[in-house]
Amino acid sequence: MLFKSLARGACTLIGAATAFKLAPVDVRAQAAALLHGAVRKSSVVEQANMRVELLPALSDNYMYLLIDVDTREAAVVDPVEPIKVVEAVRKHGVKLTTILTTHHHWDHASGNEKMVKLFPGLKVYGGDDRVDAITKKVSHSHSFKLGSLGVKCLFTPCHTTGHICYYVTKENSSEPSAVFTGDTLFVAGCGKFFEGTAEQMYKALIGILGSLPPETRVYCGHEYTVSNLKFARHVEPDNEVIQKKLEWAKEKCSNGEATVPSTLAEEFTFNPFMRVKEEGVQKFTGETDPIEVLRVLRREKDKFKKAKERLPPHACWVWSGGFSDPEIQFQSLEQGTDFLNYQGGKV
Ligand SMILES: C[C@@H](O)C(=O)SC[C@H](NC(=O)CC[C@H](N)C(=O)O)C(=O)NCC(=O)O
Repeated sequence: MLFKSLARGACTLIGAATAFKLAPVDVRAQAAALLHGAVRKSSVVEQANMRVELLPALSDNYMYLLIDVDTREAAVVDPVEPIKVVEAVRKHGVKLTTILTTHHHWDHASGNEKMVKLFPGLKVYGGDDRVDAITKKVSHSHSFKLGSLGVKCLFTPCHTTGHICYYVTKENSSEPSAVFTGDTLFVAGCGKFFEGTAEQMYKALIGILGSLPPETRVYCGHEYTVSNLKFARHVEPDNEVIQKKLEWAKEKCSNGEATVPSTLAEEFTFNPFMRVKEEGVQKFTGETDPIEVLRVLRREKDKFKKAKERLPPHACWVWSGGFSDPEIQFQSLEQGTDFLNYQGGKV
């Protein structure tokens, strides 16, 4: 009798997980948000020349609506949930002309086809032929205008071989510029090296992004700040800036608020991947060459278990033979990806 009820329960859970994976992306996102326990709020960063609306997507992604205030022309970064983009475009009363795709991964580029159908004639920028619906393949330093704003493409391969960050400026403005960093630079972290090397990520983070004006605002692809800062604290336990930022980030996330944007100047104070020349970080890694420091940091972050970060108990209800890590069960559930492909970064 017990075996029968367990088997029935398992079938129910497998059925639920299968139904979840087959559900539309917005349904999966809402379910993931419920599992997460906090509905993430959108927010607007207002400057005289550019307005950026942060649009939370899926369970921990960000899309961005970038608006040129002077001409009301707009671009959207990584529109994985098109319906939310349509709502924001209507709310702001802007003309959407452009998609800026940071990289080809499903959770960033899979909304492009639907967007082009909803907004015929959209220009779709990307640095990789794998980017869905791409119309303009770009490379490093390729620049173009979005209304009166300047957009410069920064080629930052490593997370993927075709990753592009977008640097946005306003000529003769005293206000901060913006950089959309996708899965290359996160607040207090960096992307996994799915398709590149520590040498490439060092060039991306320190050589390219790190050389932008320090006040540049950083808009990244995911809300990972709390887990990134827990690793940063593991690397530099005596760094009080990290401690304070972690408490701030926990408070923000508990209220469903974004921890984005940060600035490049701030990243140099708490992001271990930007602090590879700092003594404390080098001591943690046992290396002094900045690239070797970065290599060890990435390896340690990939192994790092968020000891105190427990997923909501119900988030681990997915039964699936072979999955050992509840976090991975949760990820593959929320992202609808196949665990085996996800592990290999093939998505
Ligand atoms: C395949 C596509 O979904 C991604 O590359 S997502 C970016 C990737 N995220 C993870 O591996 C999940 C991390 C976990 N959920 C967390 O909260 O940290 C990534 O590059 N992560 C960077 C990292 O340091 O984990």
